[in-house]
Amino acid sequence: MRSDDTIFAIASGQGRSAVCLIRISGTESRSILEMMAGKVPDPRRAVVRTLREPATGDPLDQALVLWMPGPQSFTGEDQAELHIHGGLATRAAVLRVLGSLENCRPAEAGEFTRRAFLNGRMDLSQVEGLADIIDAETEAQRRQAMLQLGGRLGDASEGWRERILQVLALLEASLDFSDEGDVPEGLEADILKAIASVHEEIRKALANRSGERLREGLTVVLAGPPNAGKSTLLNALAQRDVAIVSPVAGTTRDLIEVHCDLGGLPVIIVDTAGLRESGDLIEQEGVSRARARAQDADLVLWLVPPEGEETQAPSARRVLRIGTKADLNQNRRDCDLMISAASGEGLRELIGRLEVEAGTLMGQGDAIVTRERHRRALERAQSSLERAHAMLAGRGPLELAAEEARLAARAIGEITGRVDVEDVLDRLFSSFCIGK
Ligand SMILES: Nc1nc2c(ncn2[C@@H]2O[C@H](COP(=O)(O)OP(=O)(O)OP(=O)(O)O)[C@@H](O)[C@H]2O)c(=O)[nH]1
Ligand SMILES: [K+]
Ligand SMILES: [Mg+2]
Repeated sequence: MRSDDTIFAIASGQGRSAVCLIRISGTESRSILEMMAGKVPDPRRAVVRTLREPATGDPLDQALVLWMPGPQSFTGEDQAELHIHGGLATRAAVLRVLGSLENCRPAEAGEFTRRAFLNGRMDLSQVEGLADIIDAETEAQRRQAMLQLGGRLGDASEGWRERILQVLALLEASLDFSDEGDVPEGLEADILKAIASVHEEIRKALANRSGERLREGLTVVLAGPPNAGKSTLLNALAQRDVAIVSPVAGTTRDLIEVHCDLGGLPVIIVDTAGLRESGDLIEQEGVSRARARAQDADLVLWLVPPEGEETQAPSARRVLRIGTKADLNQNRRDCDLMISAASGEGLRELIGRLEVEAGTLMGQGDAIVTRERHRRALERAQSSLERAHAMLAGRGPLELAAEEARLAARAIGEITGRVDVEDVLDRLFSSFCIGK
């Protein structure tokens, strides 16, 4: 793979469609347009052209063609777009011609965005925001991703990094100019204050975990004894027939997950095997999976049926007791809510409760930290800031305090990619789809 190749890819999804968008980026973009579409149109003006096979002049398709010269393009390079008809044969013919041209090859996953990053068109946190926009399934996820693409995390972390670099500059100046290797009196207090204030802002950002939850979705596990009505409730919430329902106790064995949109918030609802002692090996495995999933869940709905003896709810972060089959028996031991999937009673209230729970745990996209990667970088920065602070306050060696400040700035720099981060890049871009 050469980074100076001209790359091309379908950007509009696979399979037959009305229109298919082919993106081209790199130095050959202009000559490709000349060869296939005749005259190059004015920059950023869509024109209709007949695309032709360069060798024979045979027509390939009628297309809408765009010319977007760098550096004012998405990738920062010369780019062209061909909006062709989306028939499978038309796609194949145009891709075949592009692939046969010299220095021109299909793009790798995420390569357009990688070039945009390398050409300084966006920082790494914005790249992640872009990936999140493409993956966003709910309104709140979309909003959070837009804020990140707009640079909210990038701006915050660049601000912190700048302030740490100022601290570093002061420390190095002290190292150069003081004989005792000491920071001058008044300056030391200023430096300590600056470190403490950056540390406090990062601490607040880390304390808010709603950003990561919003990206990943809130997990709600349906648990209870066999025949409590778990699968029936899952089907009612999903509004389709996802899980098998039957009067046979022990029907569900595997975990069944459904992604729902509750008031714009992403919630993953998990149906599980009924909890009971069982001699059946497969059911035992189902029960242990159910317990494990309940333990990791953000919320467990513990379903209590009218019949049968009371079973112990699994240990979980948060549990709501839901009495099921309210149509059969209204008298139930202390439940948070009564529902009947048969009559529909209580379902609307339950969904309301779930929306409130989700809203409390996920906020409405006010978090800055949205990924484990950001969290780890900021935590490393925090440790370095704490060590730098302790060393200065305890009159430890200035060189070491300066080194810790440098490490803190570096850790924060990884968020936007303002430092050397090849390994981070490979992991990130390989998760992108081709054509992005
Ligand atoms: N009357 C009434 N019956 C219900 C209701 N909800 C579920 N049932 C019945 O209860 C039985 C068990 O329902 P399931 O949804 O399979 O129960 P489950 O908890 O998934 O059971 P397992 O997967 O075996 O643990 C089925 O016969 C359902 O039709 C309800 O609200 N009212
Ligand atoms: K059942
Ligand atoms: Mg079931």
